[in-house]
Amino acid sequence: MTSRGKFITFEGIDGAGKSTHIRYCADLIAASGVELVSTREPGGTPLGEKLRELILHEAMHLETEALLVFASRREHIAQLIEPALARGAWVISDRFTDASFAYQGGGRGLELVKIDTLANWVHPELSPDLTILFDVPLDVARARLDATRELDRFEQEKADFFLAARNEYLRRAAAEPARFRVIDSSQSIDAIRVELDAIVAALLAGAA
Ligand SMILES: Nc1ncnc2c1ncn2[C@@H]1O[C@H](COP(=O)(O)OP(=O)(O)O)[C@@H](O)[C@H]1O
Ligand SMILES: Cc1cn([C@H]2C[C@H](O)[C@@H](COP(=O)(O)OP(=O)(O)O)O2)c(=O)[nH]c1=O
Repeated sequence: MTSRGKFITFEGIDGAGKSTHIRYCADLIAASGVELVSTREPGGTPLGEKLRELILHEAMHLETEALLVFASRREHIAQLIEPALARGAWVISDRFTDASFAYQGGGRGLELVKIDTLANWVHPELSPDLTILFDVPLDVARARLDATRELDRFEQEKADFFLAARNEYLRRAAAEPARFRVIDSSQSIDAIRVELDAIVAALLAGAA
């Protein structure tokens, strides 16, 4: 019988370097011969990508925002994540439910108990096997964003928002040390890759 694949999520405030390092980790895992599905949230399915457009660009009530990220997630799990894990593929997702706690909870101030309720409804059984948190001071993240791209509705938020999001990520990492690996993302890309090499090697060894 095929063993279930591993579910790995990447988290961090905008500009922490997730996208940069996901590609690197995806290549390492795929090179080992494991089938790998690389995806993102909000999004990951045709409907989820439409919801992503709304979430990132339309002003809306805070609870509408939370419901939409979980609606996108519900579809993502049903259409892509669960089928992939069940057939033995590994799934890497650029963000998952920790981002809802950090952004809707920490950043926007939605009661965490409401996010817990949605998480328990949408994926009572599913939790990442590993979450890599790219942790970076706000000014470093902001400088990287300003240098590179047009900012969406979240990226235009003020420092307080990102400080609260970062703190919520760190709080969650401290509460679940077995699931999280926290990377100091103010280091150089090469230094971070050395840490990622060790994390991925340990994961692949565990699955062998
Ligand atoms: N460790 C790093 N040192 C310097 N620049 C970085 C580092 N990590 C990422 N960058 C750059 O910062 C920008 C934002 O990175 P990105 O991976 O898109 O962040 P995220 O996906 O977390 O928002 C990109 O231009 C990227 O090349
Ligand atoms: C998954 C998720 C993302 N978000 C936000 C965080 C990000 O600012 C935004 C999009 O994430 P991301 O894909 O990291 O943005 P980019 O492609 O610009 O790097 O969505 C939430 O607010 N809640 C969530 O549950």
